[in-house]
Amino acid sequence: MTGTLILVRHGQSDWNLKNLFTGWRNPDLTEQGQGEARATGRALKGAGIVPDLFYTSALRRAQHTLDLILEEMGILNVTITRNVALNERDYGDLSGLNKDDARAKWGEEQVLVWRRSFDVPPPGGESLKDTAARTLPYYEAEILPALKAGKTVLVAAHGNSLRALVMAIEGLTPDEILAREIGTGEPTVYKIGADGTLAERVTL
Ligand SMILES: O=C(O)[C@@H](CO)OP(=O)(O)O
Repeated sequence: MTGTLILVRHGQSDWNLKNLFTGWRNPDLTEQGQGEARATGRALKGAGIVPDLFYTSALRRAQHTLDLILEEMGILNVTITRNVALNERDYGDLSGLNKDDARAKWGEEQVLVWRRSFDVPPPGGESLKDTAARTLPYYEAEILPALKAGKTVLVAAHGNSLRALVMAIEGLTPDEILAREIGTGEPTVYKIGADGTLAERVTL
């Protein structure tokens, strides 16, 4: 028996559109972002996926994404679990700054290190390693047991909290995760075996 894990990054947010470091700040989805979330809902429905359990972060853009997916899938009256463990990486002092302005100030390379290195945190914020240190234990305690029992679990979260999960599930190295990007509204679907390891990545 395999479980199914669907990881969805939130749709485009106001701050994605404005090219601002977002982290734990709380912008909502743009109209385009709402459309991306709805399209993912339709794709999941079209693939015949029927989730049993629903998780999201404590941030509006991910919660709104999940709500729109559920609306498109015609799923009503379910319990949604929201937890800060699934929040975006905290961008610390960079939060609210324009990414191009940051590149102009600190240089392309330094900003890339802050954005995509595994263990170098942005000033006052979390590295991907720090993010994984809260996201992974939550996944292992709350989500993995359901997957091992064959359930289908839908998680709507964020670029970097999901990259932390993808790294662990796919067994990627720090170098490999550096190059891994997840687009806004993009779903990643895995079959997880009864032993809790990745059985298959499914293309919708
Ligand atoms: O600003 C952020 O919180 C994230 C996701 O939008 O940005 P980045 O892709 O640079 O990690």
